[in-house]
Amino acid sequence: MPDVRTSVVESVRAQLSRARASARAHQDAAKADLAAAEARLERVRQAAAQRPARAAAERDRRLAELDARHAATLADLARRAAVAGAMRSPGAAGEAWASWHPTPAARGEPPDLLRIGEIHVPGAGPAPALVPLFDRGHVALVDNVQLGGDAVVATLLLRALGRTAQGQIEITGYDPERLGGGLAGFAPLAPAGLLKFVGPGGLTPLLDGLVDHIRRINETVLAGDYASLAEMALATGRRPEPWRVAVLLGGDEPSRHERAQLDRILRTGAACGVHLIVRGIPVAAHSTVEVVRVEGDRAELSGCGPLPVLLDPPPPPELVTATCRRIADRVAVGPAPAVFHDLIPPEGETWTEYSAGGLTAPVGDSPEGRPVSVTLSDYPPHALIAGPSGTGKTNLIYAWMGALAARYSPTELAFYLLDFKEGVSFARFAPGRRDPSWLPHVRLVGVNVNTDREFGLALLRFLGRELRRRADAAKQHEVTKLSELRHEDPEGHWPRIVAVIDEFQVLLTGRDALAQEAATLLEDLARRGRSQGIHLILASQDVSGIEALWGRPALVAQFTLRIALPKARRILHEANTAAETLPRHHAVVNADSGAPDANRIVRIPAASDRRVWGDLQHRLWQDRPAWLGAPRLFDGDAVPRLAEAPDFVKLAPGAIDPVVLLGESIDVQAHSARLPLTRSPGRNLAVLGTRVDEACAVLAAAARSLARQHEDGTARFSVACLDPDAAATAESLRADLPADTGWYDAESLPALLASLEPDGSRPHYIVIFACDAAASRLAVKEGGRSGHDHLRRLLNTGPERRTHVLGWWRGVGRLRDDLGGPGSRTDSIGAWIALDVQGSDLAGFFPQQGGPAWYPRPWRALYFDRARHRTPEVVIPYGLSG
Ligand SMILES: Nc1ncnc2c1ncn2[C@@H]1O[C@H](COP(=O)(O)OP(=O)(O)OP(=O)(O)O)[C@@H](O)[C@H]1O
Repeated sequence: MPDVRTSVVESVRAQLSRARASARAHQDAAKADLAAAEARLERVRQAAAQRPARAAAERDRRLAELDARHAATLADLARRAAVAGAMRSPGAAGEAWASWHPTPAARGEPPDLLRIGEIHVPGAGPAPALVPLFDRGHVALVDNVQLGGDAVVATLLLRALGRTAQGQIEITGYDPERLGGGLAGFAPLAPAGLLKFVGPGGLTPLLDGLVDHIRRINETVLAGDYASLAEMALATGRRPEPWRVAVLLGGDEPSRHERAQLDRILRTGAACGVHLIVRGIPVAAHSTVEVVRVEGDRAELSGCGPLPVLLDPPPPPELVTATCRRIADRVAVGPAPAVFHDLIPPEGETWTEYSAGGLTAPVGDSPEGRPVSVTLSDYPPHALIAGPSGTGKTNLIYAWMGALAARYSPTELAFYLLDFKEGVSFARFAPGRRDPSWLPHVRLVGVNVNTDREFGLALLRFLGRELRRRADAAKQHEVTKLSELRHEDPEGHWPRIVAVIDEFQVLLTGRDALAQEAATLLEDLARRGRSQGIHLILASQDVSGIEALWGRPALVAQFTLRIALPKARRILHEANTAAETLPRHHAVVNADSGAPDANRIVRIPAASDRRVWGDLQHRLWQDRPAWLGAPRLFDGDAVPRLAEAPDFVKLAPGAIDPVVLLGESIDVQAHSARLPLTRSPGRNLAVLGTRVDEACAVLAAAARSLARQHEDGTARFSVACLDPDAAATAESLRADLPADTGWYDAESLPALLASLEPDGSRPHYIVIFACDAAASRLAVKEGGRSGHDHLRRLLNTGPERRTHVLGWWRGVGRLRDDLGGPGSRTDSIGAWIALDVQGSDLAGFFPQQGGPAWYPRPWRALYFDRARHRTPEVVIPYGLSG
């Protein structure tokens, strides 16, 4: 049993022991778990303890990053604000005083904002503090410290003056308490009318005046076409009205009426260029008002929020006065003229007008800046322009021509231009050596014609013929006017013709036949030209020009368009004194014969500059129609060349009756003066006078033109040179004539004359230089007959047998002697050309008593052909150089 018990005990013991061991193991495991948990807890605790510090570090890092980004953005914004600010206040609007000078905004460019100081943002660079004034609004100054406010007013005004063209800003000061308010230095503007002061009690009229002005601008200048002057300037490039700035410096509390007017100006003034700078008068808050609160040299601007502004120092007083003085001086000289470019339509609209009903184009603009057009048509048909020398007649003509030429194509308009002044003012419209372009509308330019009145007459005759041609064409189409003719004959070339004659009185002064004929032609053209599209523009600088017309009321009455330049006299109606007070570069345009009611004051743009005109001319020239040739340029100072003469170029062998070309006729088409050598008595030529070069030039041209009409061998030429001074010309002529040309001198000439027995089989031309030099030889008789006898026989009977003498005699008396003395017949000299010979000396060779009216002048000759001329014609010899 014990064993059993023992074994039981042992078994229990064993189980207890296992149980204990197991319990211990569990305990150990639990302990280990506890320790691990505690260790974890400790770690967690430790981690938890570290977290806030890290978060704070992270936060600090992020904050620092944000700060840096913010500072960079601020700096960038400030920099950009500075750049933008500088751009919005260019030149005089923002420049520091040390380097400041006026830089007016270009036409149409807005003057923009004005700088008064610098905005200082902590931690960033400064940016300009700008105030919107021009076309934007008004400035209200609120200040306690006197000095700061003055500086702002002076700064704003000087910058405003510097950004506008001379006279484009008018300032009015209202300073009842005589604060000065920064206006004192601007006093030099007052004499030029650019600065006015109104005294105490003047506020109401000042404000009323500004309100009226705003109303006028809205009604007559903007006229519903534009919302503001700024918009108008942008669209048209023109700013017809100056800005008006009223500086109101304190005073009594404004009345109700004044408040209402102030309010109107604040609301509507900026669109009309009316601006207020108000100080010491409370104004209602308005979006157009920039409030500047000044504290010493600091300020706050309503447009910049609370950002602090450091005000610029006031402009140095000497800078203010010097600037104002300069501006006043320039304004006293006169307002800025209109611009030529404004008269020219945009490129797409070039040559788009039709002239059937008339020609209309602007010549300038009105004082309000509106273009002023003038018309040439059936009414008014012709224009008279007058003004003392230098007042701008030529310039006005250029401006008018430019405006017309850009609107009407050469099919619609043709110009004929003549200038009796010395100089070459119209030459620019013809091709020149430096500039080959020409104005395509111009058909004729006459310059340096002051001594060649014949050229004026030639133009009038030409226009007279054109008038008849048009009238005939109209009759054929059973109409009476150009507009109807163009309708009936749409394919015809019927441009309106505008003939401009500067200093036309040269043509009419003098009591000679030429003046008489010119007046008659002018009268006819003026009367009938209106319906045939031929318009005359006559200009004159002196009263005598107008007076030359005044004796011809019928003529004057046709010139219903009158243009008077400053101080022009007798061109407008007697009671019309508008031209007397006209500023420089202005004109009175009056389409009703000068009646005072029809006055229009026009500002004429500068149009004389070659470059300005050149650009337009080149453009039009490039576009000229292919059929159009260059215009004829008649330059009274130039010597024409035979080789270039159209009539010489056309000569060819084979003519039945050869013609002699003597020189250039003074006419519109550059024809040559001609002497046909028919087989009839008297077809010889005598060149008369002592001027060797001219005589040689005439004879050489005559012989060369004949040679061009004969094949070699079909005509005989003999050249006799009896004056050593003519030898060079005679020899060079001989070289150009056929090889078998005979050469004679004083010795051999008598033998030649004696030997000639013309039979008419082929022409023979005997060219004798200084025929009279052989007189003593010719006087010698041989076989009962002298050389003179042979010469006379030849002169009398030669032409019928195709033998002609072309001789030069150095005086009329000498020719007379060669012909047989004072009582001898002269009809063997059928044609003569006189150089320095008085008209009365030619009496014996001229059908009318007393000889022709001829007053010799250099390089001009008087040509008379008994067979063809009723009156002699003036000829320009061709140059000796060919
Ligand atoms: N509207 C203008 N604007 C600017 N300059 C002008 C204007 N009109 C004329 N001028 C200048 O004045 C000067 C004289 O002008 P212009 O030759 O046209 O006068 P004019 O009356 O024809 O004189 P004259 O009879 O002596 O020839 C020129 O230098 C011209 O450039």
